[in-house]
Amino acid sequence: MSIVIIAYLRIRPLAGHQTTAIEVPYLQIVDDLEVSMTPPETSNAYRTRNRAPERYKFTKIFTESVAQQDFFNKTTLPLISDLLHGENALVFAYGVTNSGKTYSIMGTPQDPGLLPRTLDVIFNSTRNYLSDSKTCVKLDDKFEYGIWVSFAEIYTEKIYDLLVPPDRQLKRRALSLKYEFRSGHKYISGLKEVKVQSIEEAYVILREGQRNRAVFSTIMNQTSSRSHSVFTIRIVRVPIDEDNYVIEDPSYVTVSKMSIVDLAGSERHRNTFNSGQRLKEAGNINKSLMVLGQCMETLRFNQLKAAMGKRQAVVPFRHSKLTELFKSSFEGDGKAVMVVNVNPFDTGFDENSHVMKFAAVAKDVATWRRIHPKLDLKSVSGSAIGYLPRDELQIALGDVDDDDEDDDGQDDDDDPFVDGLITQLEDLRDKWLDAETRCATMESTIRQQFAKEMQVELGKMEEIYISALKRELHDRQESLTTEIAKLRVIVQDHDATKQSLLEKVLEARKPSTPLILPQLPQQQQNSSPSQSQSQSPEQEQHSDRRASNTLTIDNLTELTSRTPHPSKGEAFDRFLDLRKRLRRCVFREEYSQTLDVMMKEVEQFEGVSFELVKETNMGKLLKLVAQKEFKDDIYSIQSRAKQLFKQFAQLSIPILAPPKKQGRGAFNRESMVVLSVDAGKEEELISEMKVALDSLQDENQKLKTKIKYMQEGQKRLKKAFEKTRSSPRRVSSMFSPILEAPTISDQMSDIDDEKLLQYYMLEEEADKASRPQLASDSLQSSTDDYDNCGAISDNDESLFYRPGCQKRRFDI
Ligand SMILES: Nc1ncnc2c1ncn2[C@@H]1O[C@H](COP(=O)(O)OP(=O)(O)OP(=O)(O)O)[C@@H](O)[C@H]1O
Repeated sequence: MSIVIIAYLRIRPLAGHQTTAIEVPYLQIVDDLEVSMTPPETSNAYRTRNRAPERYKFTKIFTESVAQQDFFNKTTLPLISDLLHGENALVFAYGVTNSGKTYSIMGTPQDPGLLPRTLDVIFNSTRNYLSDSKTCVKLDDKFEYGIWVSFAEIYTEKIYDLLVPPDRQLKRRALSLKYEFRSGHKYISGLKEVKVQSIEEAYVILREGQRNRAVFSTIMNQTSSRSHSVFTIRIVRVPIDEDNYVIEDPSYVTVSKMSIVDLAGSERHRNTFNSGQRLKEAGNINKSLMVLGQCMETLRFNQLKAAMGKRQAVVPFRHSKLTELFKSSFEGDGKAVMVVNVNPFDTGFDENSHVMKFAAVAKDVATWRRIHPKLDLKSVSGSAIGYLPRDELQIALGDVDDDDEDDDGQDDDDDPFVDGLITQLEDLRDKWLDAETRCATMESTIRQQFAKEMQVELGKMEEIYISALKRELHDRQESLTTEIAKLRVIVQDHDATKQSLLEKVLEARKPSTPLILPQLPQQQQNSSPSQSQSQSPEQEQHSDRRASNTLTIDNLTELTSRTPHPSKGEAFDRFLDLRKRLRRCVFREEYSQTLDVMMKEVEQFEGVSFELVKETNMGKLLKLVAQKEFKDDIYSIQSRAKQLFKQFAQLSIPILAPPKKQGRGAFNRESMVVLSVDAGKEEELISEMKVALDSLQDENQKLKTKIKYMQEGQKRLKKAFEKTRSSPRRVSSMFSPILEAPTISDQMSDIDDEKLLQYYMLEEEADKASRPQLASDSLQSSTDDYDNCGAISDNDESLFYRPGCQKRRFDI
C-alpha cells in the first residue's frame, strides 16, 4: 500500500503589537486545500520569473485563527493511534525563521504545542491515569506499553544529545549514526533514551532538553533556530497473557517510534548577511534542508520513473545527517507529516515561495508502506519479560549493532568470519551507495550547470534578438520619417499650388477682374442667386478698362476646350527646329541668304498658333532679332522680324480678346452679369457655364431661324401689300403698324411667340386676299404646305391651331 507525505500549512497570525512589513498581501487562501501566492513587484520572482500567481495544494490549510488543540487533533492525534499500534511516525515543522515552527511543536506553557500534547495523549491512553486534557486513544488492554524518550539536536551536521548536560570543559560530544542491522535503518548511537513512567517525567525530560539546548546555544553563540531538534518517543508494546503476565517472547514485542522535529529556519544565507560561524551554520542548515529537498525530489522522480518502468535513482539520504536519520520514514516506514509554517506578514515572498515549492514536491512523494506483522495473541505463550532498556531489548531481540562504539561488540555466538563478511558487505554497500550518490550529485550538478548555461545563452539570444528588433525598428522609423518628409514636401507643393490657384480665384473675384458672363436664361438665373446681381456703374467702367483681361463666356469655352499642347504635334517639332536653326544663325551672325531663307520659312509656316510661338520661344527670338542691329541688312531681316513678332503677338487676341463691341447679335451691357467664384467651385462653375452656353447657342439658333423666316415673311408681306393697294381700308389699317415697325431683326429680343403668330395671321390674310392674282411659285409652294395641313377658310382659326400645322411652323 502506498502512502504519501502529508503536508499541512499553518499560517502564522500577526501579533497584536506587530505591524506588517508587507505592504500588499501576496498570499491568498483559495480554499481549505489551496493557497495562491502572487509575486509582488519587489520580489526576485517578479523580476526574474513569470509574474503569474503560484498555486500550492496541501492536505489541509490552517489559517491564523486555528487553536493549538484543534491543530493537534487534526494533524498528530491520528499518528499517535498508529504509534500505539506499532507504526512509526515522523512529524517535522518546516519554514523560515519566525514562521511559528517552535510555536507549533512546543507551544507555550499556557498553550502547549504538538509535542507536549502528544506526550499527554500517549500517557492518557497507556496509563490508567488521565491528564487534564483527557484526550486519549482507545487501546487494546491486552498489551503493556513501555515509553522511552530521547532528545537530540543536529547542528552544523553534528548530532548532540540534549539530555546530556555540558561537561566541565563545556564540550559537547557529537554522536554518530549507526546502522541497525535488523531493521536496516540508522539510529543515533549513544543517544540517551530515558524510560518515562508518567507525563510529569516526560515533561521534565522535555524541559531538560530545552534547557540544555538553550545552554548549548549560548556556549556556541548560536540561535536556537540554527539547529534541528529531534524529540523521539519510542513505544515498546508487549502483550500480556490471560493471567496478566507480560509475555517474554521477543517475537511478540513491537517497537515503534515517533519523532517530532523542529527544523531550523529555511532562509538562505544570502538573505541573512551571515559570516563566519553564522555562515557555516547557514551552510550546514542549508545543506541538510537542501538534501532534504533533493531527497524529496528524487523520491518523486523515482515514483514517476517507476510508473514508466525505468530504473530508479539513488536517493541522497546519506548526504546529510537529517535525511540519513529519517531515511526509513521517507521510505514508507510509517507516516511522515510535514507542518509547513508561513508568516506572510513579515517574511518576503521569495523565502516563502521557496518553502512552498519544497512542500509541493514533498507532498506528492508516495512510498510503499511497510506492514508490521500483527501479533496473534492466541498463540502467545511463555513467561513475561517485563520492560527492558533499549540496549537490553536489542540484545533480547537479537539486534547486532556492529559499529557502535559504545557497544563492546559481539555476542559470544557470533562467528567472526561471518561478521567480517558482513562488515565487508556493509563497506561495499556503503561504497556502492556513495558511488551512486556521487553519480546522482554529478548528474544534478551537470544539469544545474547546463540549465544555467542555457539560461545565459537564452539571455544572450534574447539580447541579440531584442537589439536586432530595435535596429529594425529604428530603420523602419527612419524610412518612415524620410517618407513623411517627402510627403510633407509634396503636400507643401500642393499647398503652394492650391494657394496660387486660390489667389487667382481671389483675383478673379475682385471687382477689378470680374468674371463676366452673358445673362443666362431665366431658369439658370434662378438657380444661382449671385448671377442675378447686376454691375454697378463703377464696376462697368472698370470692366471696360480691363476688357482685355476679362474672361468672357467665349474665352472660357475656348480655354476649356483648348487643343492639346502643341509640343505633342509634328508642327511643334518643325517649328522648334526652325527656331533653333534661326537662333544659331543669328548668334553666329550669319546674315547671309541662309537667314533670309529661314525667315521666309517662318513667314510661310502654316498653322502658326499663339501657343506654338510661345512654347517654342519663337516670339522671344523674333523680339531679339527685331532689336538687333544688322550691318547691311539687305534682306530687311530686322523689320521682317518685327513684323512677324507683331503678327504672332496678335495670335493671342482671339483667346483673351475683350467682348465684341456692341451691335446686332452681340451681348449688350445689361445682359452681362458679374459672377463671384467660390474657391474650389471653378470646375462646377465652368460646367454650369457650358450648359448655359449650350442652351444659349440653341436659343440663338432658334432665333436665327425665326428671323430668317420672318424676313422672308416680311418680304412676302411687302409684295402682297403692294399687290393689294386697292384692298379695303380695314386691311391697310391692319398692316400699318407692321409696316411702320422697325425691322424684325431689330425687334428680335421683343418678339415672342404671340407676336409671331399675329404676323403669320396677317400674312395669311394678305395671302388669301391676293390669292386669285397670285401664281408665283414660291407662294404656291407655300400654300401647298398649307394644303397639306388641311382645308383653309377665312375664319378657320384651326389653321394655326391644328397641331400638325402649328407644329410645322414652330418647329422651324
Ligand atoms: N500561531 C501562532 N499564534 C500566536 N503566536 C505565534 C504563532 N506562531 C508563532 N507565534 C509567535 O511568533 C514568534 C515566532 O515563532 P517561533 O519561534 O515559533 O518561530 P520559528 O519558526 O520557530 O523561528 P525559529 O526558526 O527562529 O525558531 C513567537 O513569539 C511565537 O510565540
